Amino acid sequence: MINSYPQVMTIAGSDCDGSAGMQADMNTFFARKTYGISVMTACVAGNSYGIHAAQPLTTDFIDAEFKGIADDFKVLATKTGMLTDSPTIDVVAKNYRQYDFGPLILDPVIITKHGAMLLEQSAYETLKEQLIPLAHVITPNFFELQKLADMTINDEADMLTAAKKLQAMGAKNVMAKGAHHETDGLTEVKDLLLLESGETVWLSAPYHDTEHINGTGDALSACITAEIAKGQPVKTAVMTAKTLVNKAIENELAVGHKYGPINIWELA
Ligand SMILES: Nc1ncnc2c1ncn2[C@@H]1O[C@H](COP(=O)(O)OP(=O)(O)O)[C@@H](O)[C@H]1O
Ligand SMILES: Cc1ncc(COP(=O)(O)OP(=O)(O)O)c(N)n1
Repeated sequence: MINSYPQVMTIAGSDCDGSAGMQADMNTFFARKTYGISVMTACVAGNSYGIHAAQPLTTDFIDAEFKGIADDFKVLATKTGMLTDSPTIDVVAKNYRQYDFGPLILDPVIITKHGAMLLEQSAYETLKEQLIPLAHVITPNFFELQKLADMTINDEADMLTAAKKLQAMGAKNVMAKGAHHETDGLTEVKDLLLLESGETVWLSAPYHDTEHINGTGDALSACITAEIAKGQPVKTAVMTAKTLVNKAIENELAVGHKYGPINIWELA
């Protein structure tokens, strides 16, 4: 018997410490029983203490990666990660329009939770114009939501307003991640899902006080991508991802000496 798994794709940067970026996406795809395909956009050098250098790949090379994949595979859903700059976003959007790579889960990576900037500021508008209109689901973290919606968020009403702004830009469904980093006395983390239908779902989960939370956003969006490729509706895919990522944060993993990865085995 020949086995077959849904093929899913990540368009992302490599993070050499394995905790985030393409490596977190591919680990998550594997854990969710999907076959991961990867278009690499950049390489990042670092470790559990932080990112020390970043090197984008050329747009010609990225183009060639897309062509190779399109000629050979049937991708059922795609996610994005680190896209570095406007030329990278342009080549990604061009290829995504040219080929059928399934629904796009846009993780609009701008900043890591330890402050490393992974998207040039001059590219924010390109992201809004080129990729947000293609997004089936967009998954901004709290900082990214404020930057893309161009507003300050003080409460849940503001979060909903910002999510609606992203929908007005063309994203069908918005999974907006709430504040948690450097927030004192937190007992729960609350994200917002604004569905295409207009339905809103607040996703609450226990807050875990740990340094091992690198790659949470990547794992979350990769998990959503895998579940959508398997045929789950957006709401189910997002709820599954939220539950599994929370479990992967709770059951800590000992890797690295500072800010470690989540426990990817809990995603299975
Ligand atoms: N310390 C934590 N405890 C529980 N959940 C967390 C914690 N940190 C992040 N999360 C959850 O992980 C998911 C990814 O969020 P976040 O870390 O904000 O994304 P990003 O990695 O893009 O910055 C969200 O569902 C968020 O609520
Ligand atoms: C190459 C690369 N490195 C780091 C990240 C950030 O991952 P993300 O899950 O969005 O954020 P943290 O939870 O690690 O802060 C990335 N997307 N790509």
